[in-house]
Amino acid sequence: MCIFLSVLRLAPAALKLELEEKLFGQHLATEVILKALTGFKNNKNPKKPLTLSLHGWAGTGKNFVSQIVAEHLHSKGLRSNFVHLFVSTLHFPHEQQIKLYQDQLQGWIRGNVSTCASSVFIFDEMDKLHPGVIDAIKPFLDYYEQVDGVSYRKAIFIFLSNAGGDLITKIALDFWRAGRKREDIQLKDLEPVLSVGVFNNKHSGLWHSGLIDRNLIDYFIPFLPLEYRHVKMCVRAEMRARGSAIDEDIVTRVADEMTFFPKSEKIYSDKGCKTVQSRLDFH
Ligand SMILES: Nc1ncnc2c1ncn2[C@@H]1O[C@H](COP(=O)(O)OP(=O)(O)OP(=O)(O)O)[C@@H](O)[C@H]1O
Repeated sequence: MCIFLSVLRLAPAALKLELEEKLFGQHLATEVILKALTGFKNNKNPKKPLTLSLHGWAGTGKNFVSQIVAEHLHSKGLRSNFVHLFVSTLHFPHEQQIKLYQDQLQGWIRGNVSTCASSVFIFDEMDKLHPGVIDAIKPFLDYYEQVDGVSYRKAIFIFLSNAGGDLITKIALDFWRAGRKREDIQLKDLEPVLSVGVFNNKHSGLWHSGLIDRNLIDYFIPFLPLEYRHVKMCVRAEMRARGSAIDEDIVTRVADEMTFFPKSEKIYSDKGCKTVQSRLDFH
């Protein structure tokens, strides 16, 4: 039932349209997510589950995109029984209980994939996850036909992390300082730096987990830091979502209240679009 639904549901053109309309300033993430999901969906016989690792500064759209993707795979999105969100600090808070978390996670994933092969698992705050927890799911992400009678090959795993955000920002800033357009940043400028940077980062959640050196992550997806103009776009989107008329004075006031870095140039919003909604309440 859920496989049938998910195959029917992923309409690449609709996903493309929604990402292009709603996700601001993330040309690379849009491109890679579309490519990854379309390729996976068109493959009748995937050799492993799809694993996406989303990286970037706070408030740049990682959770937002995961939500959109989830809705395109299972109609109820995050509320679907086939979409599961884990938040490190909420679900795996205590370092002493790693063994317990590993057992629970394995049982949970096994149970859910047995019920629905195309289950979606989202792990938020990977950079706050104790190294080792993710080891528990490594066998599920590998190229096995089955693990204990269950095939994981149609499942999708999405990891969200701030790890690598500094490397992405550095490259974006280099482009900006060289007078080059943000849209000219290509995946090849970022992907290698990112996979090595994340691999060597003790706090990435993937550190020494074997997921990277065994090539179990299919796509590293960079989220660029958001600029003033993107923050303004977020304010307008939020106004539209609230059914309000767009008031450019308020848009500017909200954007002006955000703080931008680096200190010298003040180009990127340090919270991305994250606090836009709450700030708008005051206007
Ligand atoms: N690139 C973007 N385009 C449109 N809206 C965005 C974008 N980035 C963030 N937003 C808005 O800001 C809110 C917060 O962003 P989101 O939770 O996706 O950030 P995040 O990258 O997951 O941050 P964190 O790393 O802190 O968890 C979103 O719900 C969305 O409304």
